[in-house]
Amino acid sequence: MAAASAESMMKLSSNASSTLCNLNGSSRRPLPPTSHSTQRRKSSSSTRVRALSSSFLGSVGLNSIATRLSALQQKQLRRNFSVFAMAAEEKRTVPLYDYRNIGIMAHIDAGKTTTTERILYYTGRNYKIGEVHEGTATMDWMEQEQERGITITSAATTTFWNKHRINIIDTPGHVDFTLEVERALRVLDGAICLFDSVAGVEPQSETVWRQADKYGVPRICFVNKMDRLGANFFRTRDMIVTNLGAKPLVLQLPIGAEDTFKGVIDLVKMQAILWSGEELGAKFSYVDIPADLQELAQEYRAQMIENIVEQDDAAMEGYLEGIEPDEATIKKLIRQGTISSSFVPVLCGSAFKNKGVQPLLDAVVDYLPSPIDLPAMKGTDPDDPELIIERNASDDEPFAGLAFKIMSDPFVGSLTFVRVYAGKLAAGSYVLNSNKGKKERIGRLLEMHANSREDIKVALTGDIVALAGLKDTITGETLCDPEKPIVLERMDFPDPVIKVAIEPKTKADVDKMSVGLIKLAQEDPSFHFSRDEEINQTVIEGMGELHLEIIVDRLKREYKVEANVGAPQVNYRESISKVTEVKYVHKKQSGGAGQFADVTIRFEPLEAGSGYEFKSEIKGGAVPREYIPGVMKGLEESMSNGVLAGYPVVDVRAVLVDGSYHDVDSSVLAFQLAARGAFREGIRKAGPQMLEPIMKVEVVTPEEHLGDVIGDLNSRRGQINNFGDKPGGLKVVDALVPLAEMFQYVSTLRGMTKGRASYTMQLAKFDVVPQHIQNQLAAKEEAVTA
Ligand SMILES: Nc1nc2c(ncn2[C@@H]2O[C@H](COP(=O)(O)OP(=O)(O)OP(=O)(O)O)[C@@H](O)[C@H]2O)c(=O)[nH]1
Repeated sequence: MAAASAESMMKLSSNASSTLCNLNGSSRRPLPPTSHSTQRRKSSSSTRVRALSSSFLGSVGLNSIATRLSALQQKQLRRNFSVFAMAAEEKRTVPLYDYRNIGIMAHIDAGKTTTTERILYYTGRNYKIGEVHEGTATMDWMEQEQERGITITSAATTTFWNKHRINIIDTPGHVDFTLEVERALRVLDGAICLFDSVAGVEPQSETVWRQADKYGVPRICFVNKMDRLGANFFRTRDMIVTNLGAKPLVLQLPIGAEDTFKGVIDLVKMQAILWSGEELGAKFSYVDIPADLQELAQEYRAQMIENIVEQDDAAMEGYLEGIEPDEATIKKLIRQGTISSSFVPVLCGSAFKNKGVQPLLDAVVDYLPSPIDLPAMKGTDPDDPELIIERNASDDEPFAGLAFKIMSDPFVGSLTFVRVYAGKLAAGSYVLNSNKGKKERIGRLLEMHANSREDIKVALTGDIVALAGLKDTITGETLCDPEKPIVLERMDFPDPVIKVAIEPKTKADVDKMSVGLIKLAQEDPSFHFSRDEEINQTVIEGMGELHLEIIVDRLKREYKVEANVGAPQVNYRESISKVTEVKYVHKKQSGGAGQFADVTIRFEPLEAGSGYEFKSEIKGGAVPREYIPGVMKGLEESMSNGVLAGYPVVDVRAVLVDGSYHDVDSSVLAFQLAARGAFREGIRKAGPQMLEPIMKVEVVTPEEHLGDVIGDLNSRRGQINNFGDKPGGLKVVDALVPLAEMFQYVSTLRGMTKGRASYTMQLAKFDVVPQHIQNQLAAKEEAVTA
């Protein structure tokens, strides 16, 4: 690698980028160069088209082809792999029903990392507590995480509580790293949802809550920071109803609040738990409920019982006859209702003041599911994507696991995190990557503890392990027993919404940058990059300014690349507004063999978020089967390069309705070119329009700056949706604002409010760009390609 020439590295980079784009569906449209760029040439459409075509294969609408190919490959491969050493014999020490695979999720700064650090301490994993504000948290091990006090990557760790094995994934709260949350949720069995008791349910909590709903992850809530000024447990409980539409089941009540917060009332045991100090490892004891809280405790206990008896007919009958269930039955019913997501248990405490974490761990064990409490994992047969296969959570089943994260590692190259859903996995064995039809050898198996690790011989069902030495597997792919292949459902990756041009400062940085970008893109499917050789430009794309800032920072620190970075730009999309049908004949007779292809294609607008679909309605061989891949290829190439300003075209179905061919002059290439022509004509007639990302922005500001904040949002094409009050006399403004208007908002807001306001934003939708801005963007595109 080190000896590779700049040219070859760039080729590698370009190819790798295509491959990554292929997986991620990224655009390769060039940006205007950074100020340091010297070359600005007309971008040859062939280079773009080549890259663009690969970017669309497999990512949109062509899954059937991809699956067919991999099925064939797999058959071949299985024939070749006669010996698959699945000699996993290690004995299970913790029964599967004592496993808890959990995540901790919340809005930024709610205290996820602080809580995880306490969990590690109380479970005996750590000898001392690392504090986020001191930059010593175990789980925030990246330099940038420690400097900024935020979590960027999700880290995995394993610990034990009351003989239960708890695998924990700590996830970031910042919306730019939403992919980390998504992939963690995909492999978790349960989650702790943390709230800051002062702020209550914040926007990012709503987002992660919806993500958890999508994957059906049972959860419990922990109302943290009960020691803070303005802490209010009951308001947060109400917000769980109003903002999340969930049914809270209060299991604890706080004793005191703010600086008088002393402990909690356990409504299951009907006892108070008091901590005798705030120090690390403070002792706690069960005592009688204080007299002044008796009545409140009775009221909430009655509510709890009323809710849980709905889980069971016998319990309900008893309850109606005035018999209260005993403690074991109460716990059983809470567990049942939590796992079926009938309600969410709510607990409280202060992680920072070391109060409430031990009962939270008890609740994880008591109420969150083990792998066997959940339905069997579903997947499909690689040879027949229509055929659903199930794998039960059992060591005796054939091995099936999902790769959910790739992390580059200074010692072993790269680590692939895998959740084992069924069977066993042994170090030194071979498994099948059923998405690619490729075998992978398991070099080392590691149990991770944040950034340190322990070698193990065998991973069992329910484990989350890191594998060293995998060559071809990327995030979201299935590893399985080659004799019993299965493809597990993949996870969703968000498409990048912003991009910047990036240019190495020196020639020496060129090679290093290519290597760095490839590795970073392997780790993070929400980060894409592309290279346009014609205009000598690399573009990186991500989920927000912070995301790309961290990428550039990592390039600098981990790959020693100094780079100039251009201004951030929006990743626009193009779509159509009406149905059109076009006939296009590609005919050429120059010298040798002629070219002939005739297609009639109907373009239909699809719902937002549908991507691109292709359908053939050809009857009677008007276009012979062997030429249809040519039509598909021509369309895919074109879809990446819209007719208005060269952005990717989305939410379109192309239907091949008719056509004709010539016995001698027709070919796959001729049909490819005909499809391209039909696309250009068809999309122009189908009311093309540009779409832009619209962000949901929430600003929290002191009242005196409210007018300025609103005026400024209006000037950014913002649409103000709501005003409200926040504790501490603060005002909250909800608005929808185009992302294009939000760059550097952080510094404007800081200046306008003397640093007293804060904001969060997340993608709400894509919407049509106003016509005058579409015209400006189209003019810019013309200038670049002129
Ligand atoms: N007063 C008080 N502060 C807390 C508590 N828990 C966490 N904090 C503080 O809140 C800040 C954020 O805590 P983190 O644990 O980093 O929060 P996080 O949710 O992991 O943050 P991200 O990973 O960046 O999303 C830190 O300064 C913590 O010391 C608590 O119970 N009480």
